[in-house]
Amino acid sequence: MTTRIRPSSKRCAVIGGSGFLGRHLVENLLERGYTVTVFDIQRRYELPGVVFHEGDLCNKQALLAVLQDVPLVFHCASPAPASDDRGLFQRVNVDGTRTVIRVCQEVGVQKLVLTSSASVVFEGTDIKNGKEDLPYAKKPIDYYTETKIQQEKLVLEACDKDKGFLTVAIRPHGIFGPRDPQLVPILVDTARRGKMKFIIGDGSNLVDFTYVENVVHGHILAAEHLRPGSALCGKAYHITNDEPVRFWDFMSQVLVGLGYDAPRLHLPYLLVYGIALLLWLLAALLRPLVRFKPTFTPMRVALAGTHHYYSCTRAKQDMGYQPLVSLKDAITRTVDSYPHLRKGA
Ligand SMILES: NC(=O)C1=CN([C@@H]2O[C@H](COP(=O)(O)OP(=O)(O)OC[C@H]3O[C@@H](n4cnc5c(N)ncnc54)[C@H](O)[C@@H]3O)[C@@H](O)[C@H]2O)C=CC1
Ligand SMILES: CC(C)CCC[C@@H](C)[C@H]1CC[C@H]2C3=C(CC[C@]12C)[C@@]1(C)CCC(=O)C[C@@H]1CC3
Repeated sequence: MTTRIRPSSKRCAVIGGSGFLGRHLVENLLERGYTVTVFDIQRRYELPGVVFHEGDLCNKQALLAVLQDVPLVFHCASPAPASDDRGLFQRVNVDGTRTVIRVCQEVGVQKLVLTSSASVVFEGTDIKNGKEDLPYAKKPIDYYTETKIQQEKLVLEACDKDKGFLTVAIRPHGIFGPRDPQLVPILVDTARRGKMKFIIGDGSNLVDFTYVENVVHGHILAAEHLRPGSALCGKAYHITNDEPVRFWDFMSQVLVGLGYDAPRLHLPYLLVYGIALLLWLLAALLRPLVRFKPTFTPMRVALAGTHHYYSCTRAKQDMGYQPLVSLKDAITRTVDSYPHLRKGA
């Protein structure tokens, strides 16, 4: 059993705290006795004990005002991967993260915990039990991933024990749970449009889907174990449910739980990937004239048809991480949290 390390001060800021993961993180931090400040471009909720600041993390002055006297900062802001907007990803994930680091250093923040992504090593081909020492993707599957790589490098390289500025990156994968705006809503929308009939590939590919509370737990453990002498400084950590599951079994369980049919017919992976690539190119070419967003993007097809699961052994060893909620319970809780997405609702 690992001893729980109490931070000297329980004040923290969550950049991106209005988002799906951010809000779960804020709620959990409050339960654990932290005082929380949220910085986000939008305010989506009110919570007693939380101070909100609406602002863009690219705005140095706005950040300077908010991060004064804050010893611990969680940075979990990012544009949504589906936006596929190269300029926006560069501005927020790379330039904005540089600003976050500079401000943290200027005002004397002691710890910065970044939400990175396990996808920083994913190139669209199989990853089985991937460890953190896998090289960054040389050909990232999209702009989002490209900028998440640069963001992670910036944060980890900024770690400086001598100056008392400690950084760590958490790499979750396939986060799901109540209020997730991506996975379940996109899945249900695809099913409602009658497009969820096919399994891409043979359906045996194993993937990590990670319950949001486990991801939050990993973030807080990392913050609490990040100390000048600890192994965590300047390192990345996979946080998963530690229960790789067949991609299509997971999708089917969610769909059936919500009253929809599970996909049954198989389509060859390369065929679907080729079509998705063509549609993506067409959408990019026609963008000045018409805007259409294909459901099956090359990125989604790659994620749906390959193995991509990761080892969280390093997190277990260095911070005593263990998932708190099993995949079975997590799916039940998630399905129950979306009554409005049930078939016929
Ligand atoms: N959802 C997933 O499956 C995974 C997510 N991640 C990472 O987790 C983090 C959180 O993701 P989610 O909660 O799913 O996304 P989300 O879209 O729900 O939350 C992101 C938040 O960042 C805020 N934000 C965006 N641009 C901003 C800016 N310029 N200034 C201030 N705030 C800004 C948004 O308003 C939003 O509230 C992101 O860094 C994402 O890359 C990593 C792996 C998997
Ligand atoms: C239409 C169907 C074939 C697929 C529907 C589900 C997908 C929307 C999701 C399945 C895997 C998810 C995933 C992410 C977003 C939502 C999915 C594509 C991420 C790209 C989110 C950001 C990350 O950092 C990595 C995630 C990997 C898994």
